[in-house]
Amino acid sequence: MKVLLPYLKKYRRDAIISTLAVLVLVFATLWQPRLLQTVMTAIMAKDRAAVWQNGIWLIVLAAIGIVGGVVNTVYSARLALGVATDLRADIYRHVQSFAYADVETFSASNLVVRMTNDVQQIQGAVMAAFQQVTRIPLLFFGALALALTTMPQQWWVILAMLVIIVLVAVVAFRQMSSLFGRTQQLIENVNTVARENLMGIRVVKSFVQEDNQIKTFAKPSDELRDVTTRIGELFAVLMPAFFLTANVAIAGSVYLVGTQVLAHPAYIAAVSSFTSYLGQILFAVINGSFIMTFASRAFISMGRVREVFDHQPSMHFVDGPEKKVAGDITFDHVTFTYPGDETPTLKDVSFTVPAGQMLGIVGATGSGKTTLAQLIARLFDPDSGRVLIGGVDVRELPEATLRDAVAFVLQRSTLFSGTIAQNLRQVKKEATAASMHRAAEIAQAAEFIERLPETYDAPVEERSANFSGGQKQRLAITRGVIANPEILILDDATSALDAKSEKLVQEALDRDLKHTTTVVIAEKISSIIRADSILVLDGGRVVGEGTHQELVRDNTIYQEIYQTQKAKEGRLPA
Ligand SMILES: Nc1ncnc2c1ncn2[C@@H]1O[C@H](COP(=O)(O)OP(=O)(O)OP(=O)(O)O)[C@@H](O)[C@H]1O
Repeated sequence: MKVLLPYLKKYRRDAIISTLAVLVLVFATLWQPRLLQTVMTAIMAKDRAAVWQNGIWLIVLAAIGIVGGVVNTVYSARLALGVATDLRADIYRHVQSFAYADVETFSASNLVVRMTNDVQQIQGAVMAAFQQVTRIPLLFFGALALALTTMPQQWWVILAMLVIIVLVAVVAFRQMSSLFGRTQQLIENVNTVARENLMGIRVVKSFVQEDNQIKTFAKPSDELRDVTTRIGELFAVLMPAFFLTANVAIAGSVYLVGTQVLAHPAYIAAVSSFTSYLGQILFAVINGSFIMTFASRAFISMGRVREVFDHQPSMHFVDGPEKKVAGDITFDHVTFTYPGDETPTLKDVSFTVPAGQMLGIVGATGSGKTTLAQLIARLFDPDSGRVLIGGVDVRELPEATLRDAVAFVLQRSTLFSGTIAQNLRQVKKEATAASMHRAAEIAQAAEFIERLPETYDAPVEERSANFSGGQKQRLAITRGVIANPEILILDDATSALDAKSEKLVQEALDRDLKHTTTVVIAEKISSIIRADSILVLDGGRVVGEGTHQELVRDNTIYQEIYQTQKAKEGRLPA
């Protein structure tokens, strides 16, 4: 609840109006049966003037009640919507401050569910709270008091009705709460299966996995149907049970009054008011039970949102003016362990790359190549040792300086939906047509971009689905080079390019980004053969460093990789 208070404070005005409207609504609701009783008494006394006067008041009161209800609904909705919007924006902002490792701790899809589904639950609960939390106790105790003052001798009818209704409500809503919890879990499961299937639709189609996928989807989906049906069945029994109890109580009161009406004619008017109050008590109990079920779900969501806010970014950047750094890279006895892992992924790694040179990194899969590159971009901090750029420890660089200095192009880089130009301007705000063309030329992307009718304003669809694998990689390289970074990391970033295009990209990088230090991680030796220096990684350790010629001569692991690829491709130079 504490998590919501600051948000509620901002909408104090809406909260006050909505609460005042509830007071008006409750007053109108409670007073109507009393006025009806007065009208009936006047009818029996044949007092026309009193019938008219009280009848008009009855209509006015009903109208006031309607206005109160509408105002309360409108302001509760505004308040809930405002709180949800601010909350979602703040979660999003807080998540933006997370380090890469923090996002991994939660997982991206889990954070999305917290920002959407959980916030929606909270929105619903805030609205319900401002509609019902004041209304229910006021209505319950008000109706109870008025029912008792109207016909005090019938107290035991009220008590019997309450005992039965509360018992039924407790039993039914207990069951429903656990079923609602299960529904939430199953909705998540259905979403996960559907998302995985649709995102991997190519694999599904190419391995003819449709039938298996349908079966996998059917399991949570069928269970969701069963649980929802069970909730429906409980409701189907619950509502008639409530109304039956109330109607039996009403019928009982009418019968009892009927036996005494000759002695007490005023009972006829009183009984109509009494039965209305019984209805209001019933309404309060049912709504109270609903609110409690609703609140228990919302409390779970609030807890999940709170977890996000309580999670402090595991990495901080120093403040300071943005400055230029030189492009030389030094790893000084760096050891790194992924959060939650026992053994280090990088062990005592040391090397230096002078500015403007090209470093190749090779090694078996899982040997730590990507991890090493991630430390240059400071996606993680080492356990011990230092990573220096331009002679400065990356932990001492302001974030903007580091992001400007290092461009990281991945094998599967994400392009954002929008246009090509928008993607490029995310890296270089003031990118001109000429600078976009130059970057695209380096990445061998200009040729296909400039053939598109909208050229650089061509749309990029969600997950860049309207481009081929090779085109996506060229666009990602274009984005990587557009701001002339001091350091360019290409992590398997040319794997989808044919040998000729890859060679053209490398030549363009050599020619046009002479001062940029390039770190190339590649499966293929041909991609790094011209590097000024090559690191050979094995099990997180540097087991070789030198030029291609030196490593072919002296390094057994490099020789093995080289010989295997040579045998396969038969065209690698010696
Ligand atoms: N985010 C992560 N959390 C925990 N362990 C990880 C994470 N990323 C990678 N690893 C582990 O660290 C080791 C090195 O992974 P890394 O991706 O650096 O290897 P790589 O040499 O780049 O492999 P590949 O050539 O297959 O891309 C692997 O054992 C991997 O399972």
